[in-house]
Amino acid sequence: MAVSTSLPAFPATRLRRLRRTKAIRALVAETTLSPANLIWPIFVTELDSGVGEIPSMPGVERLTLDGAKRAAETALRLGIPAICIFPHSDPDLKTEGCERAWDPENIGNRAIRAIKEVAPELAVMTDIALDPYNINGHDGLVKDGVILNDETVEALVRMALAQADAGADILGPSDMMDGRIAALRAGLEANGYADVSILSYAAKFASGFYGPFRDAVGASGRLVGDKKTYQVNPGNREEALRCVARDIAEGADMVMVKPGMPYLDLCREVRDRFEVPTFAYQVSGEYAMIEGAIRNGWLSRDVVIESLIGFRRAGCDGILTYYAPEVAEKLAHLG
Ligand SMILES: NCc1[nH]cc(CCC(=O)O)c1CC(=O)O
Repeated sequence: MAVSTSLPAFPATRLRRLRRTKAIRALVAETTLSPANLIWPIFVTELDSGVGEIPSMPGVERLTLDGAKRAAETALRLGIPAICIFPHSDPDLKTEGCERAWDPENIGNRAIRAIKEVAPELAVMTDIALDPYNINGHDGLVKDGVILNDETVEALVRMALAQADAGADILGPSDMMDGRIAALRAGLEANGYADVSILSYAAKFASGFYGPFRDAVGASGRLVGDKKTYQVNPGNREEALRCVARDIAEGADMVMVKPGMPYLDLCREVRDRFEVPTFAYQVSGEYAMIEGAIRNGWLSRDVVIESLIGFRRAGCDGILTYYAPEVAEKLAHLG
C-alpha cells in the first residue's frame, strides 16, 4: 500500500475535509477492531490463597475453576473467540523435573476441561513452557545452571499431549527452545491430534515487561538468573525474523510477536514477509503501565482501544490482551 507522495497542491488537497464529521471519519477509517480480534489471557489458581487481584495488574484476578468457567461464558457472550489459560500452581508441588507439567490433573488441564464443559465452542489456547511447574522459575529444565534444550523439548511434547488430551484447541509454545515446534507437531500428529493447532511465540524477546506476569503465576521469587539464553535480545530484529521463519518451517500455524507495543515494527514486518496469521501479546507490563496511568488519572481510558488499534494498524490479525473483556464490552456498546 504505497502512499502517493505527489498529492495535488493546497487547496485541492485539504486532508481535513475527511476528518470533519464523525460519519465521514467512519467512512474513511482504515483500521478496524472487533472482539473477534482478541484472545483473553486468564490466570487460574489451585490455591485458595491465590484467588483475587494481582497487585501489579490492578483489575486482573487469579480465578478459581468456577471463575474460569464464568470467564468462558463471558467470552462467548462478548464474541471473544479464544481464551488462553495460565496456571498458578501450588509452589510446594514445583519440582526440578517439572513432572506436573504433563499431569492430566494439573490446574491448567483441569481448567481446559472445565471451560470446555461450559463453552465447547470457545477456542481454548494454552501456554507451553515449564515455568509454572518448575522449582527455579525457568521455562526449561535446568542442570548446574544450564538450560537443557533437547531434554526440555521432550518434556514440552509430553506437556502438549496432556493439554491436547484435555481438549485444548491451540497450543502456545512460549519456551523458546530450539526444535520445539517440529517436535510438538510430530508428537501431535503421531498421537491423534492432527487438528490441534500451534500458535508459536516465535519472536519472543527477553523483556522486563513480563514482570507482573511472573507475580501473577508465582514465578517471581523463584527465577534464578534471567531468560536471556533462550529469549531474543530486544535489539535483534533479524534474529527475531529468523525465529519466525524457522517456526513456520517447523509447522507453526500462527505466530506471535511478544511483547507488543515496543515491538510493533516486527509485527508489521512479520505480517508483510510471512503469509500466516500474526498475533501480538500486549503483555502484563504493558497492561500495568496503561492501567496504572489510567488509575492515577494521568491517561484517559481511551488509550486502551488506541493501543489495540495500533496493533491492528501494524498488521496483527489479533491481540492477546488482558483488556479483552473490557474492550469487547465497549465495542458492543459502540455498535
Ligand atoms: N513462558 C512463560 C510466559 N508465557 C507468557 C509470559 C508473559 C506474559 C505477560 O507478561 O503478560 C511468560 C513469561 C516469561 O516468559 O517469563
